Amino acid sequence: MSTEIDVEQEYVSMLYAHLDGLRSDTDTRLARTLREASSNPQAMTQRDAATSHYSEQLAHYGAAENGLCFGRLDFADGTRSYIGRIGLFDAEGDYEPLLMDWRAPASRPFYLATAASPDGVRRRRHIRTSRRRVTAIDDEVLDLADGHDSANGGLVGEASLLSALNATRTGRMSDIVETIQAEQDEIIRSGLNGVLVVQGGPGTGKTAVALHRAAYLLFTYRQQLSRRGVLIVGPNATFLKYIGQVLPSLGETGVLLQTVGDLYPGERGQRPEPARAAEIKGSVDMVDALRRAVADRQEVPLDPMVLIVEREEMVLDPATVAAARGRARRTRRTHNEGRPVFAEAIVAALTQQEANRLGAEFLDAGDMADIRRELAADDAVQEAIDALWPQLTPQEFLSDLYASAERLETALPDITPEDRALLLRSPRLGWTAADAPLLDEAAELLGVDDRAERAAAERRLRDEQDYAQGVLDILQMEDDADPDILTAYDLIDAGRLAERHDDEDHRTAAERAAADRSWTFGHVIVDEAQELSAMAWRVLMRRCPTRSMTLVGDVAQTGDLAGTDTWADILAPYVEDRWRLTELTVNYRTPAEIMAVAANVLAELKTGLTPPSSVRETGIEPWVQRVAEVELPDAVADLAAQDYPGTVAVIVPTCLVEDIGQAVLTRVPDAAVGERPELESRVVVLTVRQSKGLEFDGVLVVEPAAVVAESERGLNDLYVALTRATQWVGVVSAAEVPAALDGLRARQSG
Ligand SMILES: Nc1ncnc2c1ncn2[C@@H]1O[C@H](COP(=O)(O)OP(=O)(O)OP(=O)(O)O)[C@@H](O)[C@H]1O
Repeated sequence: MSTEIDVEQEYVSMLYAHLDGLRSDTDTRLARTLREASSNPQAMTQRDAATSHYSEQLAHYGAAENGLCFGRLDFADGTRSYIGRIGLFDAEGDYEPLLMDWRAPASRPFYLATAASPDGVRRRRHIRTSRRRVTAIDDEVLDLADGHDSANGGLVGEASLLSALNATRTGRMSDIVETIQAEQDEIIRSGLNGVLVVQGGPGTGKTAVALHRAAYLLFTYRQQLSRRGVLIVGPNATFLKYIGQVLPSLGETGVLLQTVGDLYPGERGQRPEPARAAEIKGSVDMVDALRRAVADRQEVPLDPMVLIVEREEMVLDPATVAAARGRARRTRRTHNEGRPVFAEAIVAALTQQEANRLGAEFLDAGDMADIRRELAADDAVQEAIDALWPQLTPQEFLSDLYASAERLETALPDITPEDRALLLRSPRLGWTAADAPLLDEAAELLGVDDRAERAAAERRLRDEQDYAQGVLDILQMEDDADPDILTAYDLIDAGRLAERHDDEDHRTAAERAAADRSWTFGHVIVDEAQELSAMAWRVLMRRCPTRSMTLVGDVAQTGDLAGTDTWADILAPYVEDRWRLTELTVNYRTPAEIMAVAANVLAELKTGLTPPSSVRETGIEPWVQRVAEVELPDAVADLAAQDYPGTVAVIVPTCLVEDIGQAVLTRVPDAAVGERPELESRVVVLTVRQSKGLEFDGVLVVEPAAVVAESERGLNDLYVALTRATQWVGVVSAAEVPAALDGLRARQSG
């Protein structure tokens, strides 16, 4: 007698056979396209488009291989449908759906239907598979006579969910399509327009929801979004690596993942710096500071400047320079765009000086023009202009600012000398994350004098048109043989053919966007959005003028001093109060025993936020082990070296990261320690900042009092550290533990 598993196995095998068929068809088409040789430009463009289309499709099918089908809905009217990672149709029959894409509207009841509101669903079945084999089935019957949300607290697919949550962690986040919960589904499928804020405590699935929302939006609004692309901003490179697999596993590769430090194209802001320095750089006061710093680069000399032009002395006096500067500033152009106006005024003044020397009455307009041209080309004149109003890149401008105590004082007169000293640095040092928004702001203020580039582009286009004309002429000669045949001329002219070449940029929207500061995205998603500074928000708002954005975060977890503790504050300057707030309330990561301790810390933070309720208990109470200060590193190393199942994070205050890291490495040589620790290692040593957004099976929190003391937001940091674990938490401490941890059970050493 065949079991239900056998029945499902048969169906699932049929789906895989279908998938294999699609793959091999696409493979054949791709191979055929690649073999096509053509010198015709139009055919070549088509060939390239077809190649990338087929390659994309193959990637899409490849991504669906694991867990192709994971659900089935049986409806009260006797029909049923299967839910999976992609949609499959019966091309031979009536184009009947064989498998519904999880993002399609028809799949919604799989995530939303409850006994109280079954939406026509009689039974929801979770089909668990390993490779292509069906391993288990979990059924929920929903049309019980007097439906009510049963004892499971409204969880959908509880058995599959708990099995996913109890699995040991690998250091890489996985997708949750099989077990998305109703409150998460609402957010994932929320409309594209406007700003949506998702506030949720630790482990409520904010990151998971943000990533699935990106996949959903790209599926539903593909036309709109594939051209402009979607940007996801995360807190640091380690985190981006941690989440990097999720979207490809959902078949989406066109999303740009960046940290704030990457936001300025071509630069990587990753050098560490003191928290206070980042706070100053993140403040909105930097907008005026940078304006002052730019104005400071438009100089008027205190004394007359003497220039040697053609062995003659010429003088640029302060009043002349001031007048030229006033003229350029009055145009209200950006610094670099205003420079030609300044230069022209200086050259005009020098021309007049020269004319006076030679005797103006003897010179006609032609002579004056010659003098002007010669002066404009003179090295000494150019040098003077460069010194008084230099052409500046954002990088040069910011490096010069950081390198000079005087410039910093002019730009930031209202902060303390100690704070200014924090910004002073050698131009050779690399950029920090907080510098990226300043580079972008500087680029706005400096502007680009792109006249030379535009002229070059026009020249290029003319050359391409000439070339295209040549191509068409040759085709025309060939076509001359038969006047009835439609010629290339009938279809396209040289201008359009050349433009088509120009469009022929085979990079994806994400790749082009990464290289282009003026790129605007179709949608922007920000994770850990509470951490972003006012200056970072300015960049993101410039990159997303339509304000189609999803911001996920938790204002109780803010660690950056430039971050926020209210959503309204960051959004008011851009959208006033026109934004939607949704909340996630269930913690899928942290077991109830740990959350109870973390909730004490949250209460001390006085945010007014309610701790999320955990879906699981593990029976393992968090513990504390007290040790003498000198023994702390070794005690932590001993604990980290124990044979726990799964991954362990050792979360330490920044002041101890070196010592503890060294001690752990001596006991666990393959532990991951350092700026960018490898999360797939079994033991990882991290600061709280590095652990943001991540999770591990077990967590050792070292010296919590120092975590709290280290920052104005130290309690928030402790809250983050305590909520990284999926199974157990231990605290190791030499000092008294903070009051919120008073109740922890003591663990005996040894
Ligand atoms: N519906 C779900 N099904 C299965 N796993 C889930 C579900 N929702 C969340 N999870 C899991 O719970 C864990 C926490 O999710 P996630 O990291 O997205 O939470 P978060 O709200 O971003 O947390 P934090 O603010 O603490 O960084 C992850 O392992 C995620 O895969």
